[in-house]
Amino acid sequence: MTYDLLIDAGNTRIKWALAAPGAVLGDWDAHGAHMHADAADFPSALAAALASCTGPGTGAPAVGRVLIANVAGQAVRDMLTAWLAAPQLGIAQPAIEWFASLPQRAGVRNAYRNPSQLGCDRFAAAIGAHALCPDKDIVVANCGTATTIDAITKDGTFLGGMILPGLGLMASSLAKNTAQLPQVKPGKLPEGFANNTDDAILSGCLAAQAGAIERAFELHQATECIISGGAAPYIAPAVPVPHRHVDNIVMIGLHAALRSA
Ligand SMILES: Nc1ncnc2c1ncn2[C@@H]1O[C@H](COP(=O)(O)OP(=O)(O)O)[C@@H](O)[C@H]1O
Ligand SMILES: CC(C)(COP(=O)(O)O)[C@@H](O)C(=O)NCCC(=O)O
Ligand SMILES: [K+]
Repeated sequence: MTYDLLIDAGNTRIKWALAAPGAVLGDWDAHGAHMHADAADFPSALAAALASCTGPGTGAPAVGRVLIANVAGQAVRDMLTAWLAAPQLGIAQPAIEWFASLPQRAGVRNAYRNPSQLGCDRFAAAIGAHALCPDKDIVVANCGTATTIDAITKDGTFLGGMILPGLGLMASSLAKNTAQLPQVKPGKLPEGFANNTDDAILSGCLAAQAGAIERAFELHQATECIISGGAAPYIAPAVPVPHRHVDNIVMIGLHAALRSA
C-alpha cells in the first residue's frame, strides 16, 4: 500500500496529508498540522500515522510520491528535507517534488506576468479550486498568515489576485504599533457598530478581510467562492456573498496535481 504524501508549508503552520491511491480529492487517510514552533513533532506524527494506515491493498503502508508546496523559505525546506530522509519513513529522495508555480499545470494556466513569482501555495489553491469546481468562475480566498484572494476562470486561467495581511497579522500589527490597543483573540464578527475596543478591532479586521473577498467576487463576477486556511472559520461567517468553507485547499490542489501527472 503506497500513499501520496502532500505537504503545505505556510508561514505559520506545516500541514500534511496521506492520500491513498485513487482517493477522492481531499479524502485523506491521515492528516495533521504543526505550528513552526512545534514542527519537530512532524516526523514522528507522520511515522505513527503511516503505521496505523490500513487503506485498500496489501503490504505495509509506505510513502510513494511526495509533493511539497513551501512558501516558508529555505530553512523550512532544509528542515523538511532532513526529516523526510529519516530511514524509518523509507522515502526515496527522487520521489520528492518541490511544487513550483509553472506557466501551466493540471488544467490551470498561470497568467501571472512572471509565473514563477506567484506563491506556489496560491498556484496549488487555484488548481484545487478548479478541480473542485470545473466550469465555474471562482474566487479562492486562503486565509493564513497572509490572506490571498485569487480569481480563476471557468476554463482554468489563474488571472491573479490580492495579498493582504492575514487576520492574525492585521490584529497584531495594531497591538504592536499603538500604545492603547490590546492584542485581541480571533472571534465572531460583533453585531452592528462595536461599543468596546476588542470588538472594534475584531470588527474592523474581519470587515477588511470579508470586504476584500466580496470585492474580488464582484470584480470577477464569480459564481463560486471558496474560503480556506487557518483563519477561515472566523472570516467565512463574515463574508456576505455565497461561499463554501473548504479545509486545506492547497493540499487539495497538490492532490489534484499528482492525480493529473
Ligand atoms: N489554532 C490555531 N493555530 C494557528 N493558527 C490559527 C489557529 N486558529 C486560527 N489561526 C489563524 O490561522 C493562521 C494560520 O493558518 P494557516 O492556513 O495554517 O497559515 P499558513 O498557511 O500561512 O501557515 C494564523 O495566522 C491565524 O490567523
Ligand atoms: C502571499 C504568501 C506570503 C502567502 O503565504 P501564507 O500566508 O500561506 O503563508 C505566499 O503565497 C507568497 O510568498 N507569495 C509570493 C508572492 C506572490 O504570490 O505574488
Ligand atoms: K495564505
